[in-house]
Amino acid sequence: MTQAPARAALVGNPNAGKSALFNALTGARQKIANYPGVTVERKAGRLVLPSGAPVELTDLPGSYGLHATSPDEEVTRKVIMGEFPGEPAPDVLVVVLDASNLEQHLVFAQEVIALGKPCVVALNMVDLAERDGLVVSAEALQEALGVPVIATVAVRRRGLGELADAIGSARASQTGAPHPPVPLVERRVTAHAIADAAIVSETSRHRLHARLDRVLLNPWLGPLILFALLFVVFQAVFTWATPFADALEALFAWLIAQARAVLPAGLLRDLLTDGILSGVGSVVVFLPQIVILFFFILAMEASGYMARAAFLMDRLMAGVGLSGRSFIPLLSSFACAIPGIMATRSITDPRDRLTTILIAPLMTCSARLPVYAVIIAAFIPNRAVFGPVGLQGLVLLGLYVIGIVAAMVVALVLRRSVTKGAASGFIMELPKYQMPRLQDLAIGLWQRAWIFLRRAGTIIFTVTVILWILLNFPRAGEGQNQVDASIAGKIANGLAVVVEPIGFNRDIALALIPAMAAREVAVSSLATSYAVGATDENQQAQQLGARLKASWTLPTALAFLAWFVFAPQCMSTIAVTRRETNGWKWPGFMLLYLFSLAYIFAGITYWSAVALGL
Ligand SMILES: Nc1nc2c(ncn2[C@@H]2O[C@H](COP(=O)(O)OP(=O)(O)OP(=O)(O)O)[C@@H](O)[C@H]2O)c(=O)[nH]1
Ligand SMILES: [Mg+2]
Repeated sequence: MTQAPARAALVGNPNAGKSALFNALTGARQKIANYPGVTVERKAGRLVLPSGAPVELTDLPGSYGLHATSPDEEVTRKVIMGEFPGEPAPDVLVVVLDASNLEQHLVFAQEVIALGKPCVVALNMVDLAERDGLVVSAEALQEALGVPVIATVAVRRRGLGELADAIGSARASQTGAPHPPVPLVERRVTAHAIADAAIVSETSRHRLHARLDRVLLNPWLGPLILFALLFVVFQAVFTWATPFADALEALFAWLIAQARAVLPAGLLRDLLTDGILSGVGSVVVFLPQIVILFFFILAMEASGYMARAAFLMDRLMAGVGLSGRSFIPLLSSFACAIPGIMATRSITDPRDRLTTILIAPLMTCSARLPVYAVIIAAFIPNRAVFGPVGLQGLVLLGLYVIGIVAAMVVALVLRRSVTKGAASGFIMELPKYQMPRLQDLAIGLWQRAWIFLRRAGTIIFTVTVILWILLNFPRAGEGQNQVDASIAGKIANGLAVVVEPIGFNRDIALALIPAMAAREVAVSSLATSYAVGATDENQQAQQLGARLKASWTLPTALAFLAWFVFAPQCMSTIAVTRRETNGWKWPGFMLLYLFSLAYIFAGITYWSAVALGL
């Protein structure tokens, strides 16, 4: 009778495919992406062995060694050693190796195996190795390492049954006595010898990829190509999304008209039409734009190009005192600053990490897209600048670039003052190029779309309803505008005094406070307050863009855009910063410096635009 293991953990270098294996074995949906440092926390799931026995499987952050230097590697070490609070040590360690990068991955593998715990090696990515002309012999590897080796292809579910079998019997067949630790240099030499023995044939099909890298990583061509690519992305966000966005807008207009026709006039009908449908609908129409943006981001991640972009940016990052390690967290922040700030756990140097956390909110998160898009669509003419390049896409790209430049300048200043220290060198391991898999793309897009819609249905819905109530009470008297009479209107009048110098009007003042919950709320708040304040049918039927155009000047609109590049209008980002920095000091600092920048830059934008006669 063999004793089945109760817990197993996946360990290995970053980007070996641990999370992909974890997902395939447990049916989970952990994020996987083609660059190192994706997983920064441990995640548990249940694997059912062929015998029917359940095993608790843990996915760990990638690591280069047991002497952890960064917070995420520390998690890995503690779990392996059984030092993680409240979690017994795993019974079996599943060491995941990238077959196409064998020598490098064997360095850490030896260290893990030497612990003497029951081990199984998953020789993953054998498909990539084969594609590159490498044939790796699992038998030879097994011979050299002294533990079972199973060839796998996580993303094609190859070898999973054998791997589960091996995990099931590993505990019984191996008795552990730790070997004395072997110094790193020696492990490197051994890794070279083992890889040499295990690699049966190697032909040079690396050539195409090497040639691709010569172009894409060329110091002059590389950045140009990257910029051109981003250019296409932002054009597409506007042009491709238009028909879908129009359709969604029409759908909401139809729903509002239906509600007006069917329901009896009264507060309840107004809540549904002016509050919920106008507010939430004004944000939901940006779903196509979000999906298109993420299509490109996910495709660039999966193909291995994103890691090249990080490599290209490394010099720039070093110039402002950050390491290339900051690139991935900053990149994630384009989706949302929250995962971005969490991803900083892979940064070794605490000051480096803090700087990255502090500038992460300057990366344009997807919540800003609805705000930018609604203003750009209303105020920036939809005309071609040259060829197919449109002005609207250009302005959008410009806003992203301003955010990045501001982040770099802030990093430079912080690294010389608050987080003083030298930049640490970091060389990123470049993943193999891969064709993005349609299924992965679809799942990724679905997850993104779902996050967006869930926000619309929860935060944005709630804030909109509260705002609608504050806008409707107390009721306006004869000849008085409802917004002027309401509680929200009174609060906004007070705030307007503060923001008038930077060109903001009462509409904006009204939107700023609810938008602290989430940036998109700025859009839904404007939509709701216009719907509530509308004095006749004509105004009620007007789309948000048309209303904005009729009541704001261009300098005001531009100042509003500038404000949103900087303003830290997101409770969750502040909360996650507090958690990751263990206190209120840094989130406080973040709020202060970002609001100051927002105020200053909105003001400069407004007054320059006025001076230019715009
Ligand atoms: N072709 C191929 N690709 C794979 C295989 N396993 C994983 N991948 C891809 O390799 C990349 C990295 O996979 P992850 O599972 O995120 O790697 P990880 O080891 O969890 O990385 P970290 O979380 O950064 O430590 C992803 O793009 C996967 O789709 C495989 O067997 N074959
Ligand atoms: Mg992972």
